[in-house]
Amino acid sequence: MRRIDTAIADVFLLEPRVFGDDRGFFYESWNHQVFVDIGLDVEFVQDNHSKSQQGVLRGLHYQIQHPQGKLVRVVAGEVFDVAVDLRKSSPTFGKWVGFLLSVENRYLAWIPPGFAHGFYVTSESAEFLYKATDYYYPEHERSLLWNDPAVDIDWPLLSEPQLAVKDAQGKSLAEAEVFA
Ligand SMILES: Cc1cn([C@H]2C[C@H](O)[C@@H](COP(=O)(O)OP(=O)(O)O[C@H]3O[C@@H](C)C(=O)[C@@H](O)[C@H]3O)O2)c(=O)[nH]c1=O
Repeated sequence: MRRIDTAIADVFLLEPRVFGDDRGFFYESWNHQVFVDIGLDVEFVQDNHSKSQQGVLRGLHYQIQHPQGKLVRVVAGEVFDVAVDLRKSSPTFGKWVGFLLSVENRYLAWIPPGFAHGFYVTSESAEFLYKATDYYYPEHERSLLWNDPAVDIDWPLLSEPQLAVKDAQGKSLAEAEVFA
């Protein structure tokens, strides 16, 4: 695994070593020791899988209690994936990073607890897999508004995105509950 740092210190990409042969390919998509070696001793408790069509934007989600760290990847298609730092005490509070995750680059992205997370589907459809360090608590889930000018995410939009009602009604950074 090669670690690729981003503009936010705690968010990074991992490029796995993919072994191809005439049968197909193999790679390790999660290895606890590798994470320990790069300084993160995390325990995952839930795996999720979603499929979305082109133009869908999911997010930006976080849990205000039981914040989740997420290890995300794409196994079909391509998405523009975004993390927003919601830790008030962080020097990068309110800042975002975005990267393309695709079946071609096979990047994994680490989104730490304390971040809002979302993605926009740029391919015809995309399948998105992620591991989470805490369970889903819908009562603690919050949605940060995807197009809040105060955050100013440069989404690679093809047209008006397709959103869930809860995400269309997301809260701006100024109104949102954030972390200490
Ligand atoms: C997230 C989640 C949803 N669900 C259910 C609730 C709902 O009926 C249905 C769809 O849920 P949502 O609309 O919240 O799915 P979705 O918009 O895909 O939510 C996800 O978005 C991305 C960006 C994230 O970062 C994730 O943590 C998660 O919040 O699935 C679970 O049962 N367990 C879960 O962990």
